[in-house]
Amino acid sequence: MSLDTNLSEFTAFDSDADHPHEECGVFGVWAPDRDVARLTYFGLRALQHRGQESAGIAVGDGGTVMVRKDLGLVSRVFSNADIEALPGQLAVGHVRYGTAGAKSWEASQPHLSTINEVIVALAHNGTLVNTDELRRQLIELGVPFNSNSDSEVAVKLIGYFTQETHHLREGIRKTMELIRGGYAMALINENALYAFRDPHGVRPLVLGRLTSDEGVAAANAAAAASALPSDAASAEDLVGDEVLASTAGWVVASETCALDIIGAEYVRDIRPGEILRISAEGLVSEQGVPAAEKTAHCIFEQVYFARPDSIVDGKSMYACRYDMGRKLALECPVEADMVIGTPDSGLPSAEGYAFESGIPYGTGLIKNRYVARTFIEPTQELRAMGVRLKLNPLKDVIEGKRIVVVDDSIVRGTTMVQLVRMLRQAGAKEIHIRINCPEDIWPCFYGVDTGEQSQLISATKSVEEVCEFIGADTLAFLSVDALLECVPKGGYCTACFTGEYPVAIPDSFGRDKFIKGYVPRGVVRTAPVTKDVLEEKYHDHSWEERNEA
Ligand SMILES: O=P(O)(O)OC[C@H]1O[C@H](OP(=O)(O)OP(=O)(O)O)[C@H](O)[C@@H]1O
Ligand SMILES: NC(=O)CC[C@H](N)C(=O)O
Ligand code: SF4
Ligand SMILES: [Mg+2]
Repeated sequence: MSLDTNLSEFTAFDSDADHPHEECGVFGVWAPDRDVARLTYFGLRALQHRGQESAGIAVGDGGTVMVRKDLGLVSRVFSNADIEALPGQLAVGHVRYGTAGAKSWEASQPHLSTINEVIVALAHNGTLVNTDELRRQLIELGVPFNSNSDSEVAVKLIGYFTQETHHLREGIRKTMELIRGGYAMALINENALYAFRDPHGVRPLVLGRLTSDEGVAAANAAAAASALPSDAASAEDLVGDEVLASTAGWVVASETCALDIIGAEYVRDIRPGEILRISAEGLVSEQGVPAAEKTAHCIFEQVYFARPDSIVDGKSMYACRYDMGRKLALECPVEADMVIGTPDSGLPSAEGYAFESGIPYGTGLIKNRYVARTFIEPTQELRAMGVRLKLNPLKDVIEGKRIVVVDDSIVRGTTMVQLVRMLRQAGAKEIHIRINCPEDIWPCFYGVDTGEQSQLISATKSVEEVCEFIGADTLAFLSVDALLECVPKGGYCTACFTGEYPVAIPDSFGRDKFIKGYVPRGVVRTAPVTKDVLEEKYHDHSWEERNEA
């Protein structure tokens, strides 16, 4: 490439990048005495790795809801003046990498819905698999749409049902009964924050608590007098007067790293199917829809998406990845002189591999810290430069050595093809690739844009063929069983490795995404959403009647 290449091309984000697209990051805060827009800004900075396409913050100030959002990174979208122009008592924020709908301002989040007097703003992580017919029916009922995003269908449904029942919680519940797929959502109106999660808990969402110094002192004194439970694990355990006295606010976020950055303490996860309401009246939890028999948390969070310092069930992502590396060394050993990791996500597992194998760990690749995670160039020529732009081998460390290179995943193979070539040029004697997850064979429908099945390199090539394609000496992947042993106990979605989809995907949604002849489990030929389903749901008050009785 010549030096006079238009450098402005380097600043573009490619929507059809060869890497797995990230998910989205969701943040919500209710804290009447704090600068909620600023807290949200910092929460979103901590979640930036989950989406770099657009960023947005909506605040509620007791009277109305205001939104500011734009395409680009959080730091580019918001200036100090923008944050100061968003006063309020509560807020939701979002960083997006779109999985449904265009990469446009209109599809960026939070999505606002204004139907009559109901104004709500929604932040969504996940993908809904059945929104086409629901959108059509809403349009027929006169509800306007600004984008083709699945998330906008959800917020418009919530607005539509809320204006009838005058209960936002009811609008959310009716919507949860209709939508299918993966969703972790945070929503505000002018005075309450809601957080809710799909019945399988596919996408993550945690609850945290902000404390005030004066409140903590008062709570400590009260606790000494009244045996306050110190190991309270659930929000319900945390509504005692003493605890409320020390609570300056509540926070919900996709990952615990967003709680850490604003000094909030982790309380618990939002439960599958739960709706949490946070307002001046306190914190109220109810089961919006029944939880699925088996939870199906996305295991790719542990493999790649979540930040290493985020914690699930007491175990950091770093520790999970380290253990994956150790298992990998046991399952796929090889004789070598040095283990190196692929920055960033491959580093913890490389450390684990080195520890377990006894092969020295080394730094063989330097990452340009100014290149974002999925910063891929828009043209083929620039795309070929993508990995080089981001990673550079340390020739004096690599030269003449037999190297084990550990990375978290191979999706389309772009990274590995270029990396192996770079390492050969740097003089590596042997290159052994070890991947700390199984072969990625099936597309994701629940919030990760891995593309169609035909784009996944392992869908059409055996391990040996992939090895030859990337030019390595050997290649091996971690098994599904070993992977499951490295993460906290629980139910996981492993569909991208196994083809066992926990949430049924309507045939109309999945049909074109599979290679002919591949038969995934969990794809169903569902009856389309009935013509009058919205009307029926609109007039169905059986739940209120049951609960009033
Ligand atoms: O096979 P591919 O299509 O190339 O995708 C897989 C690669 O993409 C991700 O890295 P990414 O650069 O997105 O993020 P990271 O810096 O967190 O590793 C992942 O860690 C793999 O390295
Ligand atoms: N990655 C995500 O979670 C995307 C959320 C939503 N489906 C959108 O496309 O905006
Ligand atoms: S298919 Fe894969 S990426 Fe998608 S939710 Fe399941 S485990 Fe996560
Ligand atoms: Mg990587």
